Amino acid sequence: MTKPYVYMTRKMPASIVEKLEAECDVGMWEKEEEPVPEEVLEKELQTADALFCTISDPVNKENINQAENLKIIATMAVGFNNIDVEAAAARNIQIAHTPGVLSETTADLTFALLMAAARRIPEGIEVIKNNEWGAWAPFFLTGQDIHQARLGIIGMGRIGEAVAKRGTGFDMDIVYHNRSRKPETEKEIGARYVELDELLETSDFVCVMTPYTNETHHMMNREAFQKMKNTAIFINSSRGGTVDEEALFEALKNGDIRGAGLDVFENEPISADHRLLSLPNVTALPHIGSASENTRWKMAEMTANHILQGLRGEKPDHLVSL
Ligand SMILES: NC(=O)c1ccc[n+]([C@@H]2O[C@H](COP(=O)([O-])OP(=O)(O)OC[C@H]3O[C@@H](n4cnc5c(N)ncnc54)[C@H](O)[C@@H]3O)[C@@H](O)[C@H]2O)c1
Ligand SMILES: O=C(O)[C@H](O)CO
Repeated sequence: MTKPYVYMTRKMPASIVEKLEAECDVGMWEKEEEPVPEEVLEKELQTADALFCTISDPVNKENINQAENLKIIATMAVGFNNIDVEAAAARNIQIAHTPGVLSETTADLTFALLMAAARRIPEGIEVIKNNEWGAWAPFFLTGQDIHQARLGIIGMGRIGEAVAKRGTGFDMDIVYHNRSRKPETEKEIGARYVELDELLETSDFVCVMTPYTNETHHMMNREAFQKMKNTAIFINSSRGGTVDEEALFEALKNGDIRGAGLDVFENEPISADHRLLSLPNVTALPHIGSASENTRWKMAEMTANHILQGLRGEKPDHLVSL
């Protein structure tokens, strides 16, 4: 009997490939740091039974409609905004993702970003590297306090909660805005539900942790930044598309807000001449929220398991539900 064919859009460690090879024929884009070209993906999808993909692969309606044998798309990520889920559902193609396994790691990075932006750590590093460190000065590189400040989380899901828990360790006052109220979380973390405007107007740190959807597209726009305190810091490690980057640039440049910590951008990778990077009050990272060795291994193994489950006719552990 012929084996099902799995296409992997990125070079993966041998043990992950071998796990799949035990039951499947495997094709793989052999580069780790370069996404598969769209025309290669399109061609592979015409014969693949399963796709192992990442956040940088646009799995769109046209590709899906030509994928005659495709049974499952498994993405090595929790966010699946790169996949046309309606088109897949219309053709009974399953979509699996990796929720939960990366929440704590992503929350660690989000909090690191918050702390780095608040205490101006990248600016301090630059001062030393550039030999600009002079005598101790009373107001040199003064930043914002984290302890006892108000942390406003937009999107109190798995990662939002994990960020909030870290905030409690710093004695922060946690407020959140979410699709629905979460009484259990309120009790456990001591967080308070507020309307979006109150969150924006009163928080010292505003952290976006929603998925990227039509509803959250440019949720952080000019009006939203203008509602924030001019001492507040904006943190985004969700998806770049939740933010109008032009509006963020203006808000930072005009002093409407104090600073920003960003792990994600509307078009990734950004180039060094991106306008936001010209501002000293921007702490920018290259989308490394879930990038601990442990977590990335777990995500890869989980994705391979989802593919095997789907191809065996079993229900994958973590299906995206519409
Ligand atoms: N930077 C990174 O490397 C990285 C890593 C992991 C996840 N992410 C991003 O983080 C997102 C969240 O992941 P998660 O596992 O916490 O997801 P989740 O589904 O557990 O949480 C998302 C929360 O956002 C809320 N939400 C959705 N739309 C909203 C809206 N319009 N207004 C207010 N709240 C809204 C939902 O109710 C939910 O509670 C992912 O979708 C992904 O885009 C980024
Ligand atoms: O959505 C995700 O999982 C991240 O962006 C990558 O880990």
